[in-house]
Amino acid sequence: MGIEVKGTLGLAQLLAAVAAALLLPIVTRVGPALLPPPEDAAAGDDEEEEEEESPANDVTPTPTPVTICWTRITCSLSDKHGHTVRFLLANVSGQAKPGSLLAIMGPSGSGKTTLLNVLAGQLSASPHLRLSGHLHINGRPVSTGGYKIAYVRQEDLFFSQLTVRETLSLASELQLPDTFSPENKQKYINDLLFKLGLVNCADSIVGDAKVRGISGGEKKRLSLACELIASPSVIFADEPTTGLDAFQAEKVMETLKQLAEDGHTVICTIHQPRSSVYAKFDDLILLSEGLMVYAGPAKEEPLSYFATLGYQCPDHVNPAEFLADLISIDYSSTEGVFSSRKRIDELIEVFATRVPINDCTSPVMKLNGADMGAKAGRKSVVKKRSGPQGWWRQFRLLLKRAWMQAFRDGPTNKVRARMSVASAVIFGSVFWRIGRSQTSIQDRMGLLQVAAINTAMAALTKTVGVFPKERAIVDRERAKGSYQLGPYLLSKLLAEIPVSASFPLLFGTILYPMSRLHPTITRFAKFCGIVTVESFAASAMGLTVGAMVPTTEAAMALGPSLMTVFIVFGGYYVNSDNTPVIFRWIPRVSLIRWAFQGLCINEFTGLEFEQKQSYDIQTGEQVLERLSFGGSRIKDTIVAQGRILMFWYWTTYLLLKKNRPKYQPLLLPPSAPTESPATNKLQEIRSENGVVF
Ligand SMILES: Nc1ncnc2c1ncn2[C@@H]1O[C@H](COP(=O)(O)OP(=O)(O)OP(=O)(O)O)[C@@H](O)[C@H]1O
Repeated sequence: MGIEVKGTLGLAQLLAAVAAALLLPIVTRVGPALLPPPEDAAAGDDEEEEEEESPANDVTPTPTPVTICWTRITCSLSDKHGHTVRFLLANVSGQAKPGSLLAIMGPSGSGKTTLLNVLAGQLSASPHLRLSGHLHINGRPVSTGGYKIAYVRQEDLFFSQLTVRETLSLASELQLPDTFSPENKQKYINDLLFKLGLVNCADSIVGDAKVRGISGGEKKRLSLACELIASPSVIFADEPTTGLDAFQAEKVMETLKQLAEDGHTVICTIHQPRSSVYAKFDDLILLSEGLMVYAGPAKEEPLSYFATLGYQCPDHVNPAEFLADLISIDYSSTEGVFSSRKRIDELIEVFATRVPINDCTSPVMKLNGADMGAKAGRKSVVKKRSGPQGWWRQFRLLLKRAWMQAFRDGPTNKVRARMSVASAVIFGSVFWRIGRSQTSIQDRMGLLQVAAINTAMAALTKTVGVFPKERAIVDRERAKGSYQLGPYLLSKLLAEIPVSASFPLLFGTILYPMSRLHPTITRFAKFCGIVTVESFAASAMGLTVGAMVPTTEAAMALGPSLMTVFIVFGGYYVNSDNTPVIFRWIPRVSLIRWAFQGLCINEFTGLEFEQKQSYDIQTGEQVLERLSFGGSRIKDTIVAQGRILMFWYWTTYLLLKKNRPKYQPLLLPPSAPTESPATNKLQEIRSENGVVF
């Protein structure tokens, strides 16, 4: 795979250099090693050596029963002086059992997602957060999750051009151990497609905002399927029905219920489900402003419980709606706020005084995990790295995926092709058939600068528009230990070469003859080669920008601003000899400058101009001298661009490596539990002046 631009200087050498740079770590064993994530590393040698039960011979394995029990989970937010300003969760306790579906309900901002993240060991670390409490798995303490989980997040992220089956196949190749035979993998995928109701859309592409693909509900079930590949014991789903219509929401919840019946421990957050969805819950936790209003069996029990407190659910009312209204603050009027807050405070206090804190280490809790309890507690500290073991195997799989994504993305490629043709025609018309007069010198320089800017901007904006989203997928996959960064970045670079090279080539092929630049085939080929390499360097810079900032919007703002600096020092506006000393380094790292310099050398060398006055410029070499480009070669400019490309790739690599998600550690609670912790906490918080709660 690669491009062939005959006569293009050093392109093959450049690519070889990039490949060598990315491969170097394997050869020298420095850089991206197959290290397990920090929590794995902390797991200790015993657990490290112990393999999670492999589903290699059992195509649809039964999950290891896992009971999660948590007590006194408190998460507080502090200001920059370290003073607690808010409690996101206060003394929350509960348990989730294998074979049951636990729903965490509550109004918006009540702490549902925070609790789910804490239980999954995936609460994003922040210096302003403090997290404490006890979390036990089958009676054994776990500080930061560590058990084998699936986490289905609110946002479904996929490579849009892959079909459902391809997405699952690649996920299985990346996650399942090599001991799994291809036939078993195929059967495993087919079983998952069937189990999650994805058979009918198995060969449809996932799609995105540009190309319609599968429905929202199907995407959610595909997310679940991808998570289920590793055969997790616990499934967390954050608002799995949000954004779905009633039918799709029902189907997703049916799937979760089925998974619970299959022996998984399923925990989901949900806003206000319809009654048929509510009927599927086995257990329920009601949260209001981070405090527990109810925790226990679902269905009729919560209604009976609140009826004893004087809050009767009217006939023919959706129980979920009744409960949601009961624990929500009514902001419609001042009296409404006062009375609803009073009601919720009472409910919190009553629940805290009536219900004892569960003992997570009790023998009963251990028994919930059946015979395998203790074993699962130990074995559940899993080796996340169960994916393909070989670097080359990862590279091959990722190359295939990157190629399918780049090659099949018809709408994006069409837009890029149209933009290349349109800009080439516009610039070709403006600079139509440049002659050899003295004034043509300025035109040539202007055209070459415009060509360099246009090529770089097109590549940069395309990359920054796409990469932040792809990075989110890659972060998730890497968090599961599916692959390393080296094969990912190299596969991306190689897979995108043919598609990305075609646009600058198209641009050059139209512009060059229209403007009648130096009319030889070799010069034309070199022109195309220079802009193509520049396009790769600009894409690499786009990757760095995308890896640096959290969103596409931020990348879109930062990328072009950064490029503007490189344009100013691109060799046309400021002569490098006149650049102030403190800015001298900028032209050296400006890909626009090197592209412009290369294009100028290619164009002006050997060119003669019409001379009317004795002081007129006679040769192209004189022009190059005036631009301070005299004496340098095209080869040097290509090497410089290659170095810039490598620099941006390495920076991207380091940024992605450094920016892997960090999770908040779970600390032990400050003191022994009191009789009614939530009440105490509530009073403590209410009595603190200025504390928002
Ligand atoms: N890292 C954080 N820093 C500051 N505030 C936070 C942080 N994480 C959560 N919060 C705040 O904690 C509260 C609870 O957030 P959470 O996302 O858990 O609520 P939720 O019940 O899931 O809401 P929704 O249903 O709207 O998603 C919110 O007010 C949120 O702004």
